[in-house]
Amino acid sequence: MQNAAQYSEMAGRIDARLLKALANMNYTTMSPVQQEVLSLPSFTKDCLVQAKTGTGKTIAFLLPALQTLLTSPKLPRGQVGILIMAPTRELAQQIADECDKLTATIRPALECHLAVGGSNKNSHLRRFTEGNPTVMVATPGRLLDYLSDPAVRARFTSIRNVILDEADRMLDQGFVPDVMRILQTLPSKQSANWQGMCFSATVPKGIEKVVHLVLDKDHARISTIVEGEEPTVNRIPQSYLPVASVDQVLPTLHSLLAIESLNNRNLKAVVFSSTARHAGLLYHVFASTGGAAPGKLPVFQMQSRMSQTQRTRTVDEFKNAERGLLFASDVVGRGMDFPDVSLVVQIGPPSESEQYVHRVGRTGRAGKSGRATMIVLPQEMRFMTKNPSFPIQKSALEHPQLATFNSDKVISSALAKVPLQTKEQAYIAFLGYTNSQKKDYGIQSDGVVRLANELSEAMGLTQLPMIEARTVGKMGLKGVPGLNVGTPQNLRNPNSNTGRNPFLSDLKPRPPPENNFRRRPGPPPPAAGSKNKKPIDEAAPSPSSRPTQPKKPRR
Ligand SMILES: Nc1ncnc2c1ncn2[C@@H]1O[C@H](COP(=O)(O)OP(=O)(O)OP(=O)(O)O)[C@@H](O)[C@H]1O
Repeated sequence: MQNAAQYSEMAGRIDARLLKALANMNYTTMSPVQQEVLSLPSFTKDCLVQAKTGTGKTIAFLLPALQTLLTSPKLPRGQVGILIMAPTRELAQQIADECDKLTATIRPALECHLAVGGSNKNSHLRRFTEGNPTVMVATPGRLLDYLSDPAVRARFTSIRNVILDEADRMLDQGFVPDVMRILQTLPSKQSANWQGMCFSATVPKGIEKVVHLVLDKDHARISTIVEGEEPTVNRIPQSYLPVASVDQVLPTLHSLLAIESLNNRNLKAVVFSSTARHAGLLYHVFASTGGAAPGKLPVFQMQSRMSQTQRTRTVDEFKNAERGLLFASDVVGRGMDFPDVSLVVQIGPPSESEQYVHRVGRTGRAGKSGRATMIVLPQEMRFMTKNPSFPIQKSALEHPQLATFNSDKVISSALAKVPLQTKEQAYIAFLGYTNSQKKDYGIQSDGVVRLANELSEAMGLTQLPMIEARTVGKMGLKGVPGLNVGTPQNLRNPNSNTGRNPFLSDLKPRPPPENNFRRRPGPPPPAAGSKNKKPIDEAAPSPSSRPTQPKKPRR
């Protein structure tokens, strides 16, 4: 193990303006991943880099890329030299912000542009084509959109760096078709000789089949994770808290947060749900309980069903919050740096093991301490046996400690205030998600429906939410007993005799709840590094789910 190197020792190897900016950011000591990357024989070498969450990978790719840019022949005006791709809008924004800080001392200012969904494309594009964009940070969908314009494509002919943050995600089945199309639009690696860099905290085996899209054959491979060591940060004790049934999940979460907030007045926690709709439900519940008594913490929500304006505002607020509870879906599961999060709670395990590492990694960042707990149903216990390398211990919390907060009552009265539509949407999302996990849970379709119906009851619904027959069909649950299947027609007219369902008798007319299973349009994905079993709405929203009122552009 090398001794931690100081940035001041890099004078001569790194441009003085970048060193000055690092000092202004209070980054004096290199993190291990920064030290390893900066120790490569050349800053221009292609590399695949793995390092634990929250250990400064952003600076580890920005610094060599910017250094190369500043020292190699000047880019023609208006040409993008560095292209960084990331899976979510918020992460792209965060990277762009870090880039701005790192280049703050450079004159004339080095422009970093952002191309992400949910923003005003036209005004961004105008500023892009009229400006001098040197760095571009983008999510793949919006970048492809940009690149369909020949004037934009012309700005990428001198590209020097292509960087994939969260590389395993960017190269999995969900994103790789877009990434491939983007790369086909850019000058080829051979002709332009651009440098490829791939960074992530998780590098699953399958990635080797696809990294060649971005990296040359003799790329450097760096890992700061010792072989045999778990991929999560050692400083984060991890536990699981078993519950016997669905109705116990929310009361247990309430008690857990109450205990935590009693121990730490400034509790700052992220609570992950596996669907956007469930995160929304939790937000409503805990907003009405005052953020889990006795702490009375402010509550936030962050999920892909919110407008971009709300998402952006929440990220800013939670980044700056001293204390609070963020109920989130996996839209902030990777990469997001919320300072001083001391606790991560997961409501059930994620669909992919790698995602567990990333969720846990929202705490214990930049050398700070943190803890992670997962509330698990009996069906979800398999996650622990499937992932023996994760150091997850059974929680020391026992029923008597959990029972002191009157949580059953608190939760049921909070649930009574949650809008019916929120509960219905949470039910349908839960049904779809559980159905996608049934193999891992070791249950059949009837077991899926049973679990979902337990949720319906636990939420205090007197009738099962109605699901469109089409949605049931898409889920492959046609004919499974216990569902309240309706058609758009009888949803509009509850007294219609056509296809009447016994559950329908006194339902008020209501438009069918939006389902959570919209897939992204486009061709079927080619083979890639990992199975992409994620709930579809988290990663890259389909154009139809983009807000109609785009947020005011920030850059
Ligand atoms: N050299 C440094 N000294 C002090 N703090 C640093 C240094 N480098 C980065 N940081 C801080 O560490 C935190 C984590 O950095 P970053 O977000 O880049 O981590 P990461 O490794 O990319 O995490 P993830 O895997 O979750 O994406 C940030 O708050 C960042 O400001």
